[in-house]
Amino acid sequence: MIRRAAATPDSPTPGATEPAPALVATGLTVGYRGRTVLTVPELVVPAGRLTAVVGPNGAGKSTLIKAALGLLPSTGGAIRLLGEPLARVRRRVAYVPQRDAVAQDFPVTAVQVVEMGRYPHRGWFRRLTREDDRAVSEAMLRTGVTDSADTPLDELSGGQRQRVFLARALAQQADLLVLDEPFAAVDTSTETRLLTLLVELCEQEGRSVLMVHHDLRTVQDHFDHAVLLSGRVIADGPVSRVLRPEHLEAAYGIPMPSRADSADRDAHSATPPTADGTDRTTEADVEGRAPARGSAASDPTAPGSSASGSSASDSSASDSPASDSRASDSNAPDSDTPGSDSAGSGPERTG
Ligand SMILES: Nc1ncnc2c1ncn2[C@@H]1O[C@H](COP(=O)(O)OP(=O)(O)OP(=O)(O)O)[C@@H](O)[C@H]1O
Repeated sequence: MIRRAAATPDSPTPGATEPAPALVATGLTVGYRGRTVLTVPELVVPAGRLTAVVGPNGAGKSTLIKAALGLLPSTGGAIRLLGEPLARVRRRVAYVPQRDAVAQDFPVTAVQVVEMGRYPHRGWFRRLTREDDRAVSEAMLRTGVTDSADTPLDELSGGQRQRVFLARALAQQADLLVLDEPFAAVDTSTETRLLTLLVELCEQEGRSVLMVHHDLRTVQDHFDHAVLLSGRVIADGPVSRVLRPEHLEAAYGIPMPSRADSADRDAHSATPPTADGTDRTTEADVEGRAPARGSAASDPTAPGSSASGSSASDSSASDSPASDSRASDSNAPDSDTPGSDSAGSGPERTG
């Protein structure tokens, strides 16, 4: 189990300056064609953490992310990213859309897609600098797609394509990465490798990752923080507190005993059994950071990995791989008219 050494929002280092939260939503309502599908009275996603957005199909996970990135207008409320309005932090926010939302047959090679991650820094028509080239190479290496650099996008497997889009987000060197189910179609070992990479981004580089993910086991094992949605925020905070039976049942509508037992155990006793029978978990462990980290090697380039990732650079990036990451909020992927009425009661703040 890897423990986070850095101070957490729950226990800041005395005298240290707290980074602005990755995301703050206040009084947010979002919907489509007059129907509100998500209501978020208040939500704070801390900086420097790996945060999962979880919930059943149709819970509003993608809607939250699109609203945060200005891809979908909200009918009410406000969102700040990294302490600023979206317009001020576009370069600092990278987006990897859902796999299905990306045009897979766009006539570009893998490296050309990754280079798009540099456009927010250089613009579309400026030549890439050595610094850009370095960022692109490093991103491809870290995601294990170097060997596919000159392969046309439509000749890559689904998992390889997703890795390419994740590389694009990395190349942008953004402070906040927003990922919508980036591991769909990714094999298990690659998922673990990429999760390890995301953990490194948070722990070693202080970046923030907000990621829609369905596998609650993975969330429990690798993530620091979670936001559980079901048309509203059911719970948000440290993972072990969010993935509790009552929250999961409220969100998914059915009892989820195994997950609940485990999460409940962490949240309440903070004394998971160890091999030698000793208790090494403290209350601080439960409060602050990732409960467990993957044990897989962090080198995603190892043979056999065939994962994925799709990304758009700027917060305004559309879901097309060739989309201009400088595009404005009006580049929403759809033109749905937001709804007006709200849903649900307030969230349980567990953090
Ligand atoms: N373009 C759209 N037009 C109209 N309604 C939409 C649109 N996109 C999503 N919705 C509706 O909004 C609600 C939330 O959808 P959203 O895609 O945010 O859910 P999700 O939690 O991401 O689901 P999933 O896990 O299936 O990806 C659903 O009821 C869905 O039908």
